[in-house]
Order: sequence, then structure tokens, then C-alpha cells
Amino acid sequence: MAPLLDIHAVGVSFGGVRALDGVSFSTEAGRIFSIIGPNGAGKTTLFNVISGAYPAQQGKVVIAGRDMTTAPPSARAALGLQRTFQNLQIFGTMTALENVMVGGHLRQRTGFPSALLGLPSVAAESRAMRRRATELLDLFDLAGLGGAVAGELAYGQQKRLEIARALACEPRILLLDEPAAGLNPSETEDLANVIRRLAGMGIAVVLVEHDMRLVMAISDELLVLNFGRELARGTPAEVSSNPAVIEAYLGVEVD
Ligand SMILES: Nc1ncnc2c1ncn2[C@@H]1O[C@H](COP(=O)(O)OP(=O)(O)OP(=O)(O)O)[C@@H](O)[C@H]1O
Repeated sequence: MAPLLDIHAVGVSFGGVRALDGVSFSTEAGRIFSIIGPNGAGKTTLFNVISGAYPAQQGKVVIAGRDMTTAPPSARAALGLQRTFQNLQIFGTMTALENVMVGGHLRQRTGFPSALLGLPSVAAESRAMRRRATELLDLFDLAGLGGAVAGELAYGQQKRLEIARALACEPRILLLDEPAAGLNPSETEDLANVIRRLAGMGIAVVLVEHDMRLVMAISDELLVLNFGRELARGTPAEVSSNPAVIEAYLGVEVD
């Protein structure tokens, strides 16, 4: 199967700092691929290069078989790439349902002129979108909370809402940037189930995460970065038994 996301020998420097140096990986539909490494290892920079926020100064970014190395974020989104951010980005004063529907608008087929004229197709599409948004809330264990003000939900619920909104865009590849940050153990367990469900739906999930227990429990494959370079790559079992990884990063934290 051709990879949905193929990162080839990517390099990025900020002044004298080599944030990424020859980093490569690829992943496919239905897989959970995680990127780990100490602070400053280059994980966020790699996400920015994949999503198009920063250009890759060297190497290639291929999405769904197309070379997107110099393409803007919108063109990458059009191929099915979505991301969430390290800092929660939901609309706090809108309801949970409205938050998800905002995501869905990106996928709306009816054009702006029809919407402006209030044509019947618009009403039908809005109903379908509302139904779909409600289904997404159910999927993320937020059933019955559609009318709740998003900013008043528990933190773990807000994190799941953010992912539900990204999913409303019907992504094929979803980049999740530290989704477990700030969650308690039971919220993290809920999140793990949500991420597994996303992969079960055929989405290629790419995760940057510091919570090693979560990463080791759900990942099919891991890339360990250190000072912008690949330190190790493999299954959780392979990576967690790699002496270089244990020495440089994992220490005694992994059981
Ligand atoms: N916009 C920028 N300007 C200058 N230097 C940057 C910029 N973004 C990142 N860097 C540097 O590039 C390196 C990699 O940073 P990056 O944020 O990608 O690491 P990270 O692995 O995501 O770290 P963390 O786990 O702390 O989020 C660091 O040395 C960082 O200081």
C-alpha cells in the first residue's frame, strides 16, 4: 500500500540551530505513528513542516502520493491533512455542537452564492451537518453535551471536542500535538480509546506526545528524535528496549 504520508530527509534550521536534520518516516491509513523525544528535539518543527506552517529547507513532504513540499497549508488540508495544537484551540463561547459544525463547514459542498441566497440545498446540507456533528460528539463520549458552552466543559472533554472538530473535516491524516497534556489518568484513558477509534476508522494518526505510558500503549510505530535527528524508530517494544533511547531519553520511566 502506498503511504498516505511520506516524509523524506527533511531539514530545517533556525539561524544556527539545526531543528531537523535528515528526518524521514512514512505512515499509512489506520496506523498510529508517534513522534517522541526530549524538549527541543524538533517534534513541533516536524509537525509544522508536515502541515505547511514552515517550509522544509531540505527534503520532501509527500501527502497521498503528491509532492506537497512547497504547498500551502490549505492545499495539504484539501488532501485530507488536519492537525490539532499543543494549546487548546476551541471556541470557548460557542456550544460544543457549534464548534464541531465549524469544522464541518470546511467540507461543505454548497457554494457561497447558494448560501447567500438561502437556497433549499443549503438548509438540507446544514441539517446533515448538524446530524453528523451530533454523531461525532457521540463518538467522542460527548453525547448530550452538544448544547453546552464549550469553555465550561471539563478540560478532558474540551480536548476531545477539539479532536471531534478536526474530524468534522473528514481527514485522512490527523496530526495530534500533545493531546494528553494536562489530562488526568482517567481522561488520558478516554483519549487513548478515542485515538484507537480514529485509527479504526482508517485515519493515519500522527501523534506528538510526552506521556510515555499512552504512547507505548497505543502506537504501532515510534520515531524518537534527539537534537533534530532520528535516534531510533520501531515498534514500542523495539524502541523501549533500544539502549540509545534508554540512555538518551526514556531512562527508567518505561515499565
Ligand atoms: N520559530 C523558531 N525560531 C527559532 N528557533 C526555533 C523555532 N522553533 C523551534 N526552534 C528551535 O528548534 C529546536 C526544536 O524545537 P521544537 O519546538 O521543534 O522541539 P520540540 O521537540 O517540539 O520541543 P517541546 O517538546 O519542548 O515542544 C529547538 O532548539 C528550538 O529552540
